[in-house]
Amino acid sequence: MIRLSQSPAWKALLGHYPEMADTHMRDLFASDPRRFNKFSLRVGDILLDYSKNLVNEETMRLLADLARQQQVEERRAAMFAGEKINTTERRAVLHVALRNRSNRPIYVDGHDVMPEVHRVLKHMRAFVRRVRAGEWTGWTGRRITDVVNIGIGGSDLGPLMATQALTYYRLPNMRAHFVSNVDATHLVETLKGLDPETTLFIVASKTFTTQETLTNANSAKGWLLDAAGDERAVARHFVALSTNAEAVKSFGIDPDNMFEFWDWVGGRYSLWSAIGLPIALAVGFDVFERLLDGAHAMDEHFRTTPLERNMPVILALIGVWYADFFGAESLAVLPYDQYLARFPAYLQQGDMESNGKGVTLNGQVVDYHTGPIIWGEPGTNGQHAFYQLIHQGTRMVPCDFLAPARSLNPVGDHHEKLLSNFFAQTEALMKGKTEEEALAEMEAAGKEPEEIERLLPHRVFPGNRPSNSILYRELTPETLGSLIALYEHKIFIQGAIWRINSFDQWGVELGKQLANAILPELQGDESVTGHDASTNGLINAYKAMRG
Ligand SMILES: O=P(O)(O)OC[C@H]1O[C@](O)(CO)[C@@H](O)[C@@H]1O
Repeated sequence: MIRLSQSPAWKALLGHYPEMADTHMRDLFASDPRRFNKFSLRVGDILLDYSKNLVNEETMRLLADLARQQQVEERRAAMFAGEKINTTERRAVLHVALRNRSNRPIYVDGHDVMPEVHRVLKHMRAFVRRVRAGEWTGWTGRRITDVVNIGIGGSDLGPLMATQALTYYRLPNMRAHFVSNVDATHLVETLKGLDPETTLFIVASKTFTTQETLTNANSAKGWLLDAAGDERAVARHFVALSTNAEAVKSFGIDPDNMFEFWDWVGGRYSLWSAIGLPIALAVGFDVFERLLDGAHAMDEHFRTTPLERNMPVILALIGVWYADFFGAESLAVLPYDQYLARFPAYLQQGDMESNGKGVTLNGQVVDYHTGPIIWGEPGTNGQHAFYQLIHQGTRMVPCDFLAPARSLNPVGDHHEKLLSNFFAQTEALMKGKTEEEALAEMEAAGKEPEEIERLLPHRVFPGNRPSNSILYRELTPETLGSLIALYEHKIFIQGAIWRINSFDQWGVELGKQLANAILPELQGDESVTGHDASTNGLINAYKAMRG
């Protein structure tokens, strides 16, 4: 197979790049009054404006050619058809089945998975109802007031982000907590103030072998048993979300209290599965289903819409354009929505664990860049922290700005102020401020020539800095579901273009392996000599310092 970097569509983009690298977006807007109409699209309540990018119609056509050349339509069809597109692990990739709200069957190995999906959803619904109604009680008969999800990575970030994003929809009398880090501080500080009699632990782990999660779960069990003094209490206070029934059983959790999912659900794509149980406990099952509905709506858009009008595909193509042709290293995700404060952190795993790969599906080392570094904070906080670099630094930092048209908390003019910043930032990044404009401004303000000379270069903004704006009507559960699915599919399309496997994560293994080897070496006071000089030195210094 011809290398991507040698392929006709790639070369065509390379040929087109100098023209766009030499273009200022100001001129693109000046020369085309219809630019916004041409480069924006709407799916349900979500509007994507991608006009503030270094693209013209030719760019988008060439990028769509690249997508077709890379057979993204066939890859998309293969995913929905349950083919084992996660080739290294020989697994199907079917998070779309978890939120398939149609009657369409979805097959893996000739077997329709939808009845199992519905069975687990029913199990979850019944459990949520019992807990919320106070029918499921702790060992002393008191109702559950606090749920502690113990999980890490995909078994933490998705449910945590979504539970936080849906705070407005939370039902009373139930607090949700999330413990992930193996640093005992996380567990200890979370348990302070909680009552073992009214606390339910959800042990969330796809594999049920993850060191951090099992360590935290065992310590939580110890905390419970210190209070209850009776092993039988565990059954009332621990449930598991996993694919590994055997390991759940050997931990001491009753298989009846295990909510199952399947190997075709990737950890970072799992919040729609049983892993969503803490979300459902916090907001109720109806709201959880609305989240699934929203994701399904985006799935249908993604599955059925031609590439040129397909929102996840467009986001993906623009990302490839910057990563591979402009050399952009990162993508800043900037939600002007406090409810989405953890969205960038969630996408760090979603994107970087998926597309942080350096070999193709065939095992060939790539000679182009793959997934970007994802980072970000909610606006307007970011503005007062790192936007300086985005506006005037030496790097190109493509940005995704997200904001709701309507606030769920309409207080005074907060929302207008928030959104004026949202609009202003993308405008400022695109237009910048020329030397002439800065000069005219300073002269109009009556500045002395000395001051003008001293400050003028500092007051110039190059502009031409790209951004996408994603404006949605209001943060409903459906919209949240659609937004998450939008990014999931974007990541998938980018992986398809780069010919990498977006659904494995071998890169996390080496660190785990070495930590397992080092753990026993931390016992005792003898010097360690088996590593490189730095690692030996650090371990021995640690032994000396800990006393
Ligand atoms: O749900 P598990 O099996 O505990 O895994 C947790 C996380 O660990 C990883 O395997 C590696 O970090 C992630 O892919 C996953 O989300």
